[in-house]
Amino acid sequence: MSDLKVTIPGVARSDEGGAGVLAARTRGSVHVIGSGLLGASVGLGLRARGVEVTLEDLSPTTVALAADYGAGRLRGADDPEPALVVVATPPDVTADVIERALAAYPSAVVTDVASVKLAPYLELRRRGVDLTHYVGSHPMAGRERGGAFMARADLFTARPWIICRDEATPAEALALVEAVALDLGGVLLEMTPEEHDRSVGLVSHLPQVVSSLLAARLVPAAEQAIELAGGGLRDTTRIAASDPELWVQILGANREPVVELLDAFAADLGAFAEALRDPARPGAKRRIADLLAAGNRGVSRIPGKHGSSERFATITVFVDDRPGELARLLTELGELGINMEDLRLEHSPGAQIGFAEIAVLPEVAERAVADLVERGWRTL
Ligand SMILES: NC(=O)c1ccc[n+]([C@@H]2O[C@H](COP(=O)([O-])OP(=O)(O)OC[C@H]3O[C@@H](n4cnc5c(N)ncnc54)[C@H](O)[C@@H]3O)[C@@H](O)[C@H]2O)c1
Ligand SMILES: O=C(O)C(=O)C[C@]1(C(=O)O)C=C[C@@H](O)C=C1
Repeated sequence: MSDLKVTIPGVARSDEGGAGVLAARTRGSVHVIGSGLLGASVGLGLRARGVEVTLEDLSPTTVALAADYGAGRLRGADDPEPALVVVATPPDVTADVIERALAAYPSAVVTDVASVKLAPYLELRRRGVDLTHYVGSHPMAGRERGGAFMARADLFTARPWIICRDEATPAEALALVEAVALDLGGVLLEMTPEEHDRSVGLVSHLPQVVSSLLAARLVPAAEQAIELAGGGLRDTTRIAASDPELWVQILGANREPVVELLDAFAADLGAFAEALRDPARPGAKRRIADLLAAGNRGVSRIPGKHGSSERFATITVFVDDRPGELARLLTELGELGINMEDLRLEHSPGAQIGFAEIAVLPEVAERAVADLVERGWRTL
């Protein structure tokens, strides 16, 4: 795997934009094709930065809803070409829509947010499409339900945003896609499409299958058992509520890495069941403990997994439940030169306050707290 370049978002502030409006890095207007969860979230986030956004969708209802929620406006016949087109359609039509966007807006840069990067790229190459103005991308942020109704302006805040470019990508095209990702609060990472698909196979696609199959075990279960469900089951099954149609496309487009991962996982399950079948057998208890301990080591590697990361220290800052407060905190962290490794937000139900749990390198945690307190922030 190549060296990954990582950029943590800083937030620029504009005095011209009026109170609470943050200056955008994005130059020019952005046209979003596919105005569901991802597309409308991109629109909402960019509109909050004052970027002009136009919207398109196969479904007139979806595009109207996205516009009603404030994600942008419909494109007019006289609108000039956008600077950037964001394709946020389902994976199986992504290559078609990218090809059409490149033809319809020849001076624009085109990006997409599909969950798989290799299949659309290879398909476009196979068709001989000139990809000079195309830069693939994928924000590692989403929700288990799609649709404009579920969109959120802060969906991408502090989430990894992978960019797949090649040697032919012009610097200006790359800069524009990066500007949008940073304006939306994403943390930039560069990968090849192959590296991307292998990586998300492990951290996104395998978990989806495991979660779905686990939740499927509940279907025939007795009501009395289901009633006992607690945090453990909830934590491991949230994404089982995801849209099967979207996931058939994602998994189908990344089948090789996923099947390999599933075979390895099935072997682990088999080994576990074998050891548990006769725990009195010499070595069986150790086998079970080893497999569970490997899980401890694995979970501690998940960046920002609350309370379990050994790499980072967490500082907790009180954030008033007012528009712009979180952005102000992120701006000030940037000004203080503190890199935010992860961010988790907690809201106290009914209280006008939230808590931002910010993961930072342990060596800067003390200074970060002192500097924030000096600037008037309250910390735990
Ligand atoms: N849902 C997630 O958590 C998530 C996260 C990251 C990336 N993605 C990727 O983002 C993309 C969109 O996913 P979503 O969750 O927003 O789905 P969604 O169903 O909420 O939105 C997709 C929209 O695209 C529209 N559409 C379909 N074909 C179209 C076409 N040819 N032209 C114009 N519009 C068209 C649909 O009408 C729909 O409104 C997918 O490629 C998905 O892999 C999803
Ligand atoms: O958190 C969720 O609900 C998601 O579905 C997010 C998630 C993920 O697996 O992390 C799912 C698929 C996308 O391609 C990117 C992000």
